[in-house]
Amino acid sequence: MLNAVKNNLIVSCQALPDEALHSSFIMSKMALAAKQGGAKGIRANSKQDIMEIKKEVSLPVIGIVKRDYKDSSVFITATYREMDELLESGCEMIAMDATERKRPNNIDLSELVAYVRDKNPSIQLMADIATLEEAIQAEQLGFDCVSTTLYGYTEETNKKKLYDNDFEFLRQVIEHVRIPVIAEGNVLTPEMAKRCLQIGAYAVVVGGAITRPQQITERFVETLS
Ligand SMILES: CC(=O)N[C@H](C=O)[C@@H](O)[C@H](O)[C@H](O)COP(=O)(O)O
Repeated sequence: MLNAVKNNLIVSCQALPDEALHSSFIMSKMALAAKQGGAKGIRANSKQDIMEIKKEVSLPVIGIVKRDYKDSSVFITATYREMDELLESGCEMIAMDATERKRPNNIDLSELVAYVRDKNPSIQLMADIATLEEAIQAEQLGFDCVSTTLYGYTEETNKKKLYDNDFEFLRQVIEHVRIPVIAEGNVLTPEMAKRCLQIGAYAVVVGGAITRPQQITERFVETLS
């Protein structure tokens, strides 16, 4: 997967149950459109969506399962249950929350990593992080790459945006880890995506700006008002 996406665009095709486009079929068509547009990888949520997408496009897929738990704020591939679903989905890479927050049932991140490695050593692992310390820890735990996915989405980083101060956080992470760093989260324009690669990101994941029409519409409406 990593070889296929180097210096390229990965499109995140996700629509949660409360979104108008929530449908595995629609996500598979989003993935097809992304492929036709030149994307080199797809990021997708749920075993069902991934399997539908795999029927439609040959691109490598980063799989996640979003599920909320009462005893934890971790929601991206939080437990063994989500890991098992992804192991069955056919995705080439699994992304999981690799923040320092407590996981459901107090599951240990390193044990979860060991579990996937044992079940399928050929699947690559992406660490979704929000801080520099988490990126460094992910490298030590043997993740294949880190992604800035959760920057701005944890209590500690609340309201921050990846593009703040000319992608300062992204630059810091790139400076401190040797594994590939993927830019993800609030990359809103082609120019921003290009800037991420210039800075040294290995690849860029773009979601909402391509596949979430409600977000795109909101930006138009806000600008007009
Ligand atoms: C924080 C969180 O839940 N991020 C999710 C992770 O998979 C997705 O909802 C995002 O769409 C994805 O990270 C891409 O980011 P953006 O849509 O901003 O381009």
